[in-house]
Amino acid sequence: MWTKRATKLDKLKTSVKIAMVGKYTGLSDSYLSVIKALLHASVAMERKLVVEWVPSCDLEDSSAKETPEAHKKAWKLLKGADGVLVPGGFGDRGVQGKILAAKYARENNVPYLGICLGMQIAVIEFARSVMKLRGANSTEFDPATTSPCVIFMPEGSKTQMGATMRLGSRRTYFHVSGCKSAKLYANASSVDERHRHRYEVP
Ligand SMILES: NC(=O)CC[C@H](N)C(=O)O
Repeated sequence: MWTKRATKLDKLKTSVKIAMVGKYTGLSDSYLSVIKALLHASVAMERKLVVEWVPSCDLEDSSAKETPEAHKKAWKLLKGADGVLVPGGFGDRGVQGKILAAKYARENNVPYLGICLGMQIAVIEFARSVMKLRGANSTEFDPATTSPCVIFMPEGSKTQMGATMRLGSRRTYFHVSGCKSAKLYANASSVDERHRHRYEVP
């Protein structure tokens, strides 16, 4: 099976370009599992995977003035991609750039996959642009936001940082059978997913 797979991989000609919009673009190891999953998916779809690393900070408006060449390059890479992937992350550096990437993908019908923080980013972007909640944010980045659309998990305690991360496998039940999320999992009644986060969409 693996030989067949490897041979298939070597023969792929048509490429699929994925823009990976993140913070640790100088350190591809931190996204290793994401890259491996993309590679498996692209082989299954008979496409040769091309990953374009886009530093999210370079997409921001401030970069247009401070580092115009990097800004131009980042937008060129994003616009040349078949799909946009925003992986997980912590801290607010580069968040604005990720929001711009999510907005670009949504407005131009480019497939967008948001993992962990990437999904939270898509929610913030939708709340700001579509629901017109201009100040929408995660309380991770703005604890005083008037429109909190990503919040500290209710079961977590703010004063006890060390042990507040939801980590590892957790069973999630679908309350509405046949809903869109359940359909993605072949109408299962529950899914076991791996977690690594402190905040969630309420
Ligand atoms: N794994 C992640 O991307 C974490 C997302 C976010 N910083 C949180 O703690 O919820």
